[in-house]
Amino acid sequence: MMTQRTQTSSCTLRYKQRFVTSCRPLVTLSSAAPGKTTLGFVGMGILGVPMTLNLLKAGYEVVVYNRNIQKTDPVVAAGAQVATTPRECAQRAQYIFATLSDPQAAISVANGPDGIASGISAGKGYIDISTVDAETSNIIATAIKSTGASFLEAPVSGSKAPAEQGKLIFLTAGDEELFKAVEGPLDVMGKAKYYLGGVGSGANMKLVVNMLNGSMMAALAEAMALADKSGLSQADLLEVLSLGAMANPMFALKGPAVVERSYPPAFPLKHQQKDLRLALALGDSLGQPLPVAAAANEAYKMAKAKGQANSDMAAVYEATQH
Ligand SMILES: NC(=O)C1=CN([C@@H]2O[C@H](COP(=O)(O)OP(=O)(O)OC[C@H]3O[C@@H](n4cnc5c(N)ncnc54)[C@H](OP(=O)(O)O)[C@@H]3O)[C@@H](O)[C@H]2O)C=CC1
Ligand SMILES: O=CC(=O)O
Repeated sequence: MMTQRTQTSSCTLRYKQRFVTSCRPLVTLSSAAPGKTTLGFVGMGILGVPMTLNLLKAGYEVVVYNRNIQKTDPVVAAGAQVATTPRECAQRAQYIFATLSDPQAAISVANGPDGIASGISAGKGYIDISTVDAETSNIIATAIKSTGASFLEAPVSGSKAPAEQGKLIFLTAGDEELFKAVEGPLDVMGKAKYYLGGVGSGANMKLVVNMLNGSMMAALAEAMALADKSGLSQADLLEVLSLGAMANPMFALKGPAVVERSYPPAFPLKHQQKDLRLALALGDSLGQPLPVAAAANEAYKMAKAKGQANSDMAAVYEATQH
């Protein structure tokens, strides 16, 4: 049986006091329950498909939209219905989730012609799971809330396997009543959920986490390149790391891909580079020096230039090879 451990951070309580009045919705939201609530899901990518499959398995009705309609096939086979535009998805569902590539895609789906904002209305909610910056999230929140609907940003920590296993970690912010209304679906898709406060807090937390993720992977790639150049076995290096204080699940997962130089995408390299780019912009805006992340970003840019954009992020190793 799927494990659904749920925790709410202690900072939730701190922020609750601060945002409870500013985020009061115009219309009371009802709790999303299987068999009673139609959910929408936009973006049938690496994350969107397994997340939707888990919602269907839990008994929710789900209406999906994807720009390339063929990518809806696996969820349609499991019982999902298809909308022809994000607007239709928002009209047919009460709570609409989306997981899209980047800020441009997220704004286009939410605010563009036939976008979510043109179909959503009071009593409904939009939950954007895409990893974007706080500015993008605020642009989307403004458009959604101008319709009377509610908005929650909910980027996730976790990759393809946690999405399949319902073990993602939600980093949410925005309308707290919407967070409460969609606790059921969030618990189906994740093992933990945090409500972090006003719009932007979830986006910033995700960027901080992924800045570290990207820097760690780039550092591992360099260590593995140096080991190899020194005539050492990369597999031996991974074993040594696994036994000491630097052991971590990410090295254990991505290290073998580097040894094999085989990078089937779980977290596409282009998305990791986008996250570093957005984290660096956040650092710039706050006057926070980020020299390690800046160097890591260059490594991902080099790997992209070597044709690895759609490979897994572990392909940053290719930037070390000349
Ligand atoms: N994969 C992972 O491990 C994780 C990813 N994330 C984040 O989640 C988000 C989604 O990731 P992932 O599922 O891997 O990404 P994918 O690249 O697999 O999927 C991206 C989705 O965005 C859609 N899309 C892109 N541009 C547009 C557009 N202009 N209009 C409409 N739809 C568009 C794609 O549609 P189409 O199929 O038509 O191209 C596709 O459905 C990203 O922000 C990523 O950074 C966060 C945590 C983990
Ligand atoms: O965003 C990627 C992840 O693994 O988390």
